[in-house]
Amino acid sequence: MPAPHWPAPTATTPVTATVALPGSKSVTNRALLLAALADGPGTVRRALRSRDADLMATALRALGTTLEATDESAAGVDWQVTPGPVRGGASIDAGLAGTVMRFVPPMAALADGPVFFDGDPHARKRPMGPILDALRALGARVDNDALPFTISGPLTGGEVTLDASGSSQFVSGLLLTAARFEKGITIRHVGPPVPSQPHIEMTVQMLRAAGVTVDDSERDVWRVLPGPIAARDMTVEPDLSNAAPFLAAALVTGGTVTIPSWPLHTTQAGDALRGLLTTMGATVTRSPATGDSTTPASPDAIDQPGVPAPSDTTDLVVTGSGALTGIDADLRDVGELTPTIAALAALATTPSRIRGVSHLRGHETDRLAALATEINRLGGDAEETEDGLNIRPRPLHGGTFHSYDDHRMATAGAVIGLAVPGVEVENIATTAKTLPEFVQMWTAMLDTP
Ligand SMILES: O=C(O)C1=C[C@@H](OP(=O)(O)O)[C@@H](O)[C@H](O)C1
Ligand SMILES: C=C(OP(=O)(O)O)C(=O)O
Repeated sequence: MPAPHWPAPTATTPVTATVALPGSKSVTNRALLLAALADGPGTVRRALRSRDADLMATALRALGTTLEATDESAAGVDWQVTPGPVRGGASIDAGLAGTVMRFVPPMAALADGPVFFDGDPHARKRPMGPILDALRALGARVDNDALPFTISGPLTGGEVTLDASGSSQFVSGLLLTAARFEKGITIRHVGPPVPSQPHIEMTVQMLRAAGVTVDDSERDVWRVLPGPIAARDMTVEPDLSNAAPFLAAALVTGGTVTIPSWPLHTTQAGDALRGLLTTMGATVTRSPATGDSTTPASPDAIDQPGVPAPSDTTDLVVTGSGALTGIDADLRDVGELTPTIAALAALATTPSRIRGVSHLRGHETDRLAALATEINRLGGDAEETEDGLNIRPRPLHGGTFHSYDDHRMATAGAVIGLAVPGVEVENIATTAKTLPEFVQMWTAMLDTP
């Protein structure tokens, strides 16, 4: 029997809360994979525990990596990771995780036998063609152009041209394992612009921190030299994209939300919230770190990407003025923020235009269609465009907000529910993809006196 819909709480007063976020999905899954490919045992501290992160851990174990949880708390899990020879014969469940379906196959092509990949029903619809073609061009055999597929090595590496306009993860996936290919890799992108550049920068920075030589000096070309990936001690930053719905609550209610341990320098897409929320009417400030329990404190972590030292973080404080204005924004680089920005736009007093995000049709669901449908179902005025959404002010009413098994759709429904009585989010449990504690954290935020 499906779980009952979740009655999204309506805020009756301005929220005033501090919300500590667990680790970044994107940093966690890169760190785990790099640790599994490294030249010795390493650690990944304060890693996210969520469906996507657990799928990555399970996939790496199936390929011969030993992962041992040495400490676990609300701040995350500390993994001791011991690489092993990459083992064939495995069956990998990618769930609906882009990071598993795009990052793990290049590693699987190093295995001593074939590796089978499948995922959720919708995962079979997510674009995979360009990365699977690239793996073929580099020497692997792959028997399909989407999930499910079986991949077999050996793979020698070398030069490859692909169209990564559908997902930056095609580039990141190849780069992460490339130092282990006999010839390394040269990737050339040809096609419309590659989205989510900060995520590629995250990949490049984390590789360099592990001693890998990466040349990204030419636009749309990435070169990785063959060589070892150094074993390290990494600490994961809080997930700034998952800060989005909580910070949005400050704007919707005219309140204040503080996120501790916000890195001063980061490649996370969520950092763009500072500018986006300011444009929509918020005041965004940084205040000295409170030294809360989520502040990464690993002394050898300084200057390593994904590893802010305590002095490299501040509290981020977002205060809503009560006024919520629309936005005209190109979100190509930060597409995963779109559902929250669209939810705010649906509550804004002036029109919004979101551009540059046609690749969102290949995310957990077709997010452009899903957002337009669900906002309009509540009486709103949202229209899909070729590469985004136009959203105009119109009073909303209660009703069911469908999540389409998409964590960020579910949290967008929660944001709208703050201002609109009677919103019920279908399948709120899908937030477990990256934030299993979402409902408790949302309730605690609203209950803070
Ligand atoms: O590499 C990553 O960790 C991610 C890259 C982006 O993918 P796309 O480039 O497919 O949007 C982003 O939207 C996704 O949530 C995480
Ligand atoms: C697009 C997203 O996820 P994935 O890593 O599955 O692509 C997302 O989290 O918004």
